[in-house]
Amino acid sequence: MAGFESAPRAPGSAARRRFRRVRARSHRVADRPDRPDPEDQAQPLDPRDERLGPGAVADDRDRRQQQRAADRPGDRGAPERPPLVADPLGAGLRDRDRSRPAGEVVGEADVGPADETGPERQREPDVGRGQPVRGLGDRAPVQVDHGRRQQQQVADRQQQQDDRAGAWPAEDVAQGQAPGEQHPEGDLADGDQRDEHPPTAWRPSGPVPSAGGLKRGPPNGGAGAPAGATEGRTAAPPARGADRSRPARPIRRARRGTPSRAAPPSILAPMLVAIDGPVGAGKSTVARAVAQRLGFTYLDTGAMYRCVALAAIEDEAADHVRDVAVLHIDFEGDRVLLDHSEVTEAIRAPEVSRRSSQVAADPHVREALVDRQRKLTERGDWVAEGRDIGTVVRPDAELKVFLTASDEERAARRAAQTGRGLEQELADLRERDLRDRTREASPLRRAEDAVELDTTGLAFEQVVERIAALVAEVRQAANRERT
Ligand SMILES: Nc1ncnc2c1ncn2[C@@H]1O[C@H](COP(=O)(O)OP(=O)(O)OP(=O)(O)O)[C@@H](O)[C@H]1O
Ligand SMILES: Nc1ccn([C@H]2C[C@H](O)[C@@H](COP(=O)(O)O)O2)c(=O)n1
Repeated sequence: MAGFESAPRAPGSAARRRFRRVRARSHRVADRPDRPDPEDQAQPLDPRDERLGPGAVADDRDRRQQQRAADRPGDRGAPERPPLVADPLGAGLRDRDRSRPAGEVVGEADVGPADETGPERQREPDVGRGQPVRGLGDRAPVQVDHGRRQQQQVADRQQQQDDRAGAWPAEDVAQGQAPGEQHPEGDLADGDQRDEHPPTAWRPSGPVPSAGGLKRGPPNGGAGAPAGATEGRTAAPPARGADRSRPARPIRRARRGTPSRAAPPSILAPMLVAIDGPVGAGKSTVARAVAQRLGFTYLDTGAMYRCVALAAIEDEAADHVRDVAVLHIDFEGDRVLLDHSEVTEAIRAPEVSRRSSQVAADPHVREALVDRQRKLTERGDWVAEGRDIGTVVRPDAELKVFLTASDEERAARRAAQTGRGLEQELADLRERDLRDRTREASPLRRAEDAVELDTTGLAFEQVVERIAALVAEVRQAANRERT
């Protein structure tokens, strides 16, 4: 996903010296023997395993390794969740406002004018402890390395799909058929050649990008088969890299003898699922699992703010100030890299959590991150989570979910995750929530057209299930509109 990259600078310049940094917590990536293997990365986090009881997770930084360990066979199963008390989706899907153009800011994103991003801006104190975090606008527009790589992967996949589609006779494509697809009155002459997909309703095309990196997809595409992908027909995988405004290709037939006119072709248009909500509502674990299940790419925007926060803390310790614009943030699978060093665990430290909600209130920090998040998600299928995805980053998202849970439940989840006391977690999350909800720049709020999903008392799997069902519903509605 995201990375900040510096504008070109002269070697040995004062700016370069100024930005030289000391990283206390992080290690060079190449020095990390404990780098998780791709198999581990492919496994969705199971929140139940993070509630394994006292001492299961001693420290915030250990939680991901412990999660991975807990994912291994033979580990303790999940405690039973209380039964569902109410249908959190009672309101169902609301009418979507499709009149808004992509990327339009409908929230309160306060992107300062250019003249506020110069030296004056650099002297402004950070919202939190008076530590300056330089405005991102005082350098050339930031770029995200991983974003470029990922977009390239997306484009490559799209090219492969295009190559396949290129062989399709125009008249078949116009009728929503794969080349040589059988008409109900005729049999296939070369069906074997077309049975390249298993008869599973739907599956992602090869590795599934996640959190910016490639992940293995579920073995059979998971149960989150998009609407319209009926048995015996294999839908074209989500058109990764496709322009969101471009209609996706028609489905390909998977089985000999399946009548193609019995049902109108299902079309899988590129889709963005926006998941917003307060601290500990389950956004990242749920978003990751939904993305993996559907073969979408997962974007953890909170990690980007956390990287900025970590950089600010490090700068404080090293008694220098880095320009946020020269920070380099990368995602490799589930790993987060800051200036090429792994910070996956470091950015989860309580101190960084607190600081991240402070730097996130800086409009200039937001401006650069939001811009990047928009660019990243403009092509392909995404599950993006944060605080302002549905309101500011992508108000045009096809599906918006606002995840909530009671303060007490969220604190309990966090306590199980970190091993810290419930009261401490409760106080911390309330403090962060308050700051996130009351800041001037893009405060946390539910988009009007978001589906609110109260996860109090819901098991993680139920939440994932609900969102996958909503995705299917949205796709069904989109297909109905088209046909
Ligand atoms: N439905 C659920 N039931 C129980 N635990 C859950 C559920 N969803 C998530 N969790 C657990 O709650 C904890 C917090 O979840 P997560 O980190 O995904 O929240 P978040 O909304 O992303 O929080 P933050 O905004 O602070 O990053 C994790 O340990 C996660 O495994
Ligand atoms: N889109 C986003 C994502 C995150 N933030 C802020 C708010 C949080 O306090 C902080 C860390 O996020 P988390 O990893 O806990 O989801 O970053 C935001 O303002 N906008």
